[in-house]
Amino acid sequence: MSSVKLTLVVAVALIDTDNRILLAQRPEGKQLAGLWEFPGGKLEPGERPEEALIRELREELGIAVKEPCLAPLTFVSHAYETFHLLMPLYICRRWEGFVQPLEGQALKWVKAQEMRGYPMPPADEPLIPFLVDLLGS
Ligand SMILES: Nc1nc2c([nH]c(=O)n2[C@H]2C[C@H](O)[C@@H](COP(=O)(O)OP(=O)(O)OP(=O)(O)O)O2)c(=O)[nH]1
Repeated sequence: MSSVKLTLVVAVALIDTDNRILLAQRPEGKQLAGLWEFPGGKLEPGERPEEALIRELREELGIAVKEPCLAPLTFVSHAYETFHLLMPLYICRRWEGFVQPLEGQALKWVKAQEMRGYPMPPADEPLIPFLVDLLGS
């Protein structure tokens, strides 16, 4: 049996009224820097996934999301070299406040079809055709 370090990260596809998806660029100095990702992050000890995501969205983007507005969409299971990422992806179309880059990260609203132009972490690659099917162009 192998011994893997399983990392649970919660992420969300925020969708605006034009059916565009919010991508955030990972800052310099971090692992996978410069790549475009879905907002989210790791759970803190004792947190439920939805609670963690609501916290991350408040801290990173300054928006308030209510738990019933987070719907499970799909997940990724990806073997990175040093850990195995398990990442539930939620979808959310409703929030309060305006999206702001509170951590200095670049943000971009993109159509699903345009996602190929924004290099993403390898784990996210399989999500692109899934979102294109779901949201169309
Ligand atoms: N938020 C998010 N993380 C992703 C995506 N795809 C993907 O591989 N990841 C990976 C990158 C990181 O290894 C991890 C997210 O961790 P994080 O952003 O909370 O933490 P971090 O890299 O700053 O790491 P750390 O300083 O807390 O150790 O999940 C994605 O679409 N969104």
